Amino acid sequence: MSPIHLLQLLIFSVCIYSFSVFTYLVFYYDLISSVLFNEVQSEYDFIIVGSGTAGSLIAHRIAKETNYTFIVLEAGGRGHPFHDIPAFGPLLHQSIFDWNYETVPQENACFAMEKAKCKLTQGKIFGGSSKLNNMVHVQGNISHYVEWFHGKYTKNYIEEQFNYMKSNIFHLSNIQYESNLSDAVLKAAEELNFNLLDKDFEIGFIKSLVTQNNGKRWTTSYNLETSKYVLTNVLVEKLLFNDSTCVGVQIHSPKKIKLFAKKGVIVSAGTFNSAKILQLSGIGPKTLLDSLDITVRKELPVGNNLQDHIGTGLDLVLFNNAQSVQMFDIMNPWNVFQYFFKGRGPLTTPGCEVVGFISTKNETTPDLQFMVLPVGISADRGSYLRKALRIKDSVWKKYFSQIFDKHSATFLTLLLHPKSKGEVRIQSSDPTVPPLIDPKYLSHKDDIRTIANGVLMTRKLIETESLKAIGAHINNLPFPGCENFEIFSHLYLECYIKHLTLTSYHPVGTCTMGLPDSNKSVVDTSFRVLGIDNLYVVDGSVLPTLPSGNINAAIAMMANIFFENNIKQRYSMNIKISCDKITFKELVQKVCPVR
Ligand SMILES: Cc1cc2nc3c(=O)[nH]c(=O)nc-3n(C[C@H](O)[C@H](O)[C@H](O)COP(=O)(O)OP(=O)(O)OC[C@H]3O[C@@H](n4cnc5c(N)ncnc54)[C@H](O)[C@@H]3O)c2cc1C
Repeated sequence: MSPIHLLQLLIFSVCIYSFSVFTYLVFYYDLISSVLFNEVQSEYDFIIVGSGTAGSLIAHRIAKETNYTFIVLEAGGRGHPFHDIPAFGPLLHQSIFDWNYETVPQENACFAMEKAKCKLTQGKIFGGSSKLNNMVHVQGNISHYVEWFHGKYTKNYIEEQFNYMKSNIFHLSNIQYESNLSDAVLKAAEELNFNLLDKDFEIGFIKSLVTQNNGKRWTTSYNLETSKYVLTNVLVEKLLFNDSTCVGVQIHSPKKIKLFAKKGVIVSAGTFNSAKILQLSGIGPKTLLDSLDITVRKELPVGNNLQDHIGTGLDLVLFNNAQSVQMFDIMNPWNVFQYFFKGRGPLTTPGCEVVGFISTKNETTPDLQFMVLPVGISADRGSYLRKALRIKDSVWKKYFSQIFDKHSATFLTLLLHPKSKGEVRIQSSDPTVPPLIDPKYLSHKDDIRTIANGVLMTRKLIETESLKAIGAHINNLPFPGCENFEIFSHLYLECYIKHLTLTSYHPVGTCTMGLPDSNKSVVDTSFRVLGIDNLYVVDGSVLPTLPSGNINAAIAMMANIFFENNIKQRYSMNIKISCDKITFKELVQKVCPVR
């Protein structure tokens, strides 16, 4: 490493270290205050486990539109407003606000990572994974939603719900800061005859729409009054039952207590942890539960059908000049001023500036998504991002550190509808032990073929006049481990994808929604866990398949549909019944509609 790169590494490392110390201080302050000041009732109408995208949305609507009592139990801490600066998002990966999960060693993937394990970042913080995500908002193809509910809701109904969420829940905005690359990529796409889109699920390219409010990260948790409804740093161990009815939850820490729910427990702990909580509670595959001496309450395929959007493409594109934010731009006082006072500038960057959807089979629906980021992981000289992905030393030295003299960009090629499916299994009845996560990435050959076609499409994009004009060229350095293959041949691409396998952190499917008589279903199309009363799962885990794009909007949509049809409807019915015996006081308090 040259002296200048060494100096850069030193400066970046000091900054990142300082941020980590700050993060720890915030965490411990919050932990101590929550242990000292958290007040709990022993019984509520509803208990919501997890304050992520789904849990917070449901909680917000219950608080705003009903008189039901409820509590949200969140294993992570509250974080700090500095953690909401979009450009700092990646710094929370691998922090105390990340569950720090990883895959088991993969047979066909993740070879460039230590022990062939890919990192599986998931938020352990009030707001869940959306506090760590890239904020890209993609609605995806509505027909998937109709399929998930087996036709129970029409396309029109889903569209109405999205419109409702756009007007009443989401804060969406165009990106507030973009590099030269954005326009060049759109022009390149046009050169290749792709459409420029104004909707996100057709074939073509579009600048990212992001979940930001005035340049700041926005998540569904911002709608919720935290101090009143959320207990942070509370790890739910398992569910409590009376025969086949779920009656509450057992909390493991900060102290062992039981909380009860009269009307229902809503598990919104995310794709890995919802499966874990159900399995710890005796709902899951019998052989697994028997092997851990957990009494089987209901045999269901909990933990199966794990799917994820994976792909490749880190630092695949190089430039002689910087296209975008440099690490030092983040510290520039003018940029800090712009962020805090105008909600603009490099600190608002979500990373991904352009998304593209293509079909490798010439169909009208996409099978691949591109996410274009104007920086690569070599930009921080190995001080952080490399560690967050656990890239092996040898790979770093032979590949990423060889391009320090250039400026890299990332054209992530992501498989939208993988055929490979994996599983999540608890390995102990101790709730503090992480589950074994085996996504079986690339176990289906078709998945490799589709991603390889995407990499070839990236090469075509880079060869367009528009991208050549800004100095883009493909990184032709053979990837370590694949040197024996002719570069960009099919064998080379297969090797490259198996080595540099990247997840976009979109796991779904472990508590699959489906028809009650299917042996694949865990919840029915009303989100009820099959065979158990008063227990619902609502989060990414219920999605039976992946949507055609980033999944946060789809998860929010599921939560919205759950609220509308399970809670709001029930509440309206109760109000109607009680309003038949209306009192003057209720009329004054507007509990009942005026007749
Ligand atoms: C790094 C990253 C980048 C991403 N980028 C994008 C993007 O750009 N666009 C997009 O659309 N999607 C993106 N996603 C995906 C999206 O953000 C998530 O899929 C979504 O937020 C998941 O919502 P959820 O409600 O299912 O779970 P989560 O948001 O993960 O919420 C689960 C919550 O439950 C809590 N919990 C878990 N177990 C327990 C327990 N035992 N007791 C108490 N609490 C518990 C967790 O701490 C967490 O807060 C990204 C995800 C990640 C991780």
